[in-house]
Amino acid sequence: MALLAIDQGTTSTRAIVFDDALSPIASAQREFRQIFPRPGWVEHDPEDIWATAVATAAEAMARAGLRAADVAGLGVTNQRETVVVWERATGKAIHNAIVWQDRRTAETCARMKAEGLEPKITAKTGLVLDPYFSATKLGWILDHVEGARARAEAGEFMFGTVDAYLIWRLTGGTAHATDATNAARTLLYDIRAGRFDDELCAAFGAPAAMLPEVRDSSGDFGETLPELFGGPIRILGVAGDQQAATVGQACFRPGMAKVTYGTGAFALLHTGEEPVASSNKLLTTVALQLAGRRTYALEGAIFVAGAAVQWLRDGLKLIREAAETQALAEAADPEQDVYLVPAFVGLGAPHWDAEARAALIGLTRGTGQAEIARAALESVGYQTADLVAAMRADWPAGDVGATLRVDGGMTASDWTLQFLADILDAPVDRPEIVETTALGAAYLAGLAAGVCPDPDGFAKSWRLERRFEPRMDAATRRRKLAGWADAVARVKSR
Ligand SMILES: Nc1ncnc2c1ncn2[C@@H]1O[C@H](COP(=O)(O)OP(=O)(O)O)[C@@H](O)[C@H]1O
Ligand SMILES: O=P(O)(O)OC[C@H](O)CO
Repeated sequence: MALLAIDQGTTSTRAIVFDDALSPIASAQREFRQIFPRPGWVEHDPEDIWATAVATAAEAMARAGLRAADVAGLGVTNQRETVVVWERATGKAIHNAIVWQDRRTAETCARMKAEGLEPKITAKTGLVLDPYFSATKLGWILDHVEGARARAEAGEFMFGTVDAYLIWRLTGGTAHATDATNAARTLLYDIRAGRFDDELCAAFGAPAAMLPEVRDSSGDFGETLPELFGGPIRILGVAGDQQAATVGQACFRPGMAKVTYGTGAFALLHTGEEPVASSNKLLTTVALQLAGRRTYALEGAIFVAGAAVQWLRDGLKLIREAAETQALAEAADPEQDVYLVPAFVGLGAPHWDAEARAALIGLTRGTGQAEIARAALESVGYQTADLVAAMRADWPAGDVGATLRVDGGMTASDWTLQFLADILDAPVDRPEIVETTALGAAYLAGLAAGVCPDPDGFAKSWRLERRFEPRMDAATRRRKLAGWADAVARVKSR
């Protein structure tokens, strides 16, 4: 029996078929349209999300030579926080999806902060009051689509993050459900009580009638319509993409951490059965819910990781391909401390400074392409070091970052991972399977289908491809970190 994962990401949708030993056997990927109606606004057409999900799943199955009956379960994993509102009767969305990157509700968040609402909201949700999360985006749709609020209150419209929207359509409208990891990103969900919270819903104006049911991350989410894949497939796993990657990296025990390096980067540190509150502006979030029991994580998000390399390529035209940064970084002058603070869209954790803008610092007449390329790769290491430092400060008890597991497209860069190990002064582990997000979703489905071992058993199957050991001397590390701290201080808006 095989397992199928749909990974509905921000810029593309992927589907991967795994065999029952969880080795990938076929995949398909489609990019889709990014819609930028105004500066700072980012939307997706829900029909694109839907169409690419179905097309990639069907294509991956065809490549693997599978029929629906050969698939033991489907796992759905998704870009988190992104909001879809659709009509119960037709499944048609009433507005484009508002994407997690969209900043249009910044003023709403600022107003709610000024009203003193943030501490209570953070205490319940583990999140900060930022446009990044779903609740204010939902409010925006209800306030800007004519008549939407009244119809939502009457139960005619439904709300969901991308997982819930896909599940609704895949099941032909029989399941309106999400999992706890996705619910935890809405600002409406009490992470300790494990339910949508009336007070939060009232504060954000979210009608209870439109919310999905919150389920375990591994369990029954209904069956796909038979006509989609030539027969029904059971949906048995659901998790937000960063949590799914944490599963795929088998970070099940307290103190284990992974960072996924794509366009941005997301670090999740497993903290066990108790949520750890952050004093350093990290997020407290649900790592997973299995059999009704939630485990928790501390999370830090960096908005620009691989995107800094894209900027070298598309903005500066300094390289033609991302991989060229390796040779440039190797050729850079070790005597020059050049820093790129890539705050192109502000700074994420632990700064949360939306107004900060990027800077290149420490340029001399001797600075050239090589030093700038190296600064771009190094910025990923420095930003991770800031997150790990915040995690250590938040949770002194957990041996944070003793080793770090990494995945995502940018981990193709050996130079970046060596620098990361150097600057963290800790080993960095790259696994054999770097498609950890899809792997995690497939595993959650396989667990519910009874074809995969329990988490401890699965953890034993995690395979190291390469370990990067720290080699930098302490004095150099200290000097470089101090230079970075100084560079960040110069770009901050306050
Ligand atoms: N060899 C490399 N060196 C440096 N950066 C790389 C390399 N290969 C890919 N990247 C970066 O990784 C990112 C792509 O990773 P991916 O996981 O596909 O991202 P996403 O899922 O966010 O679209 C790009 O931003 C690209 O610039
Ligand atoms: O789609 P990705 O991989 O960029 O991940 C997006 C995150 O889930 C946003 O929180």
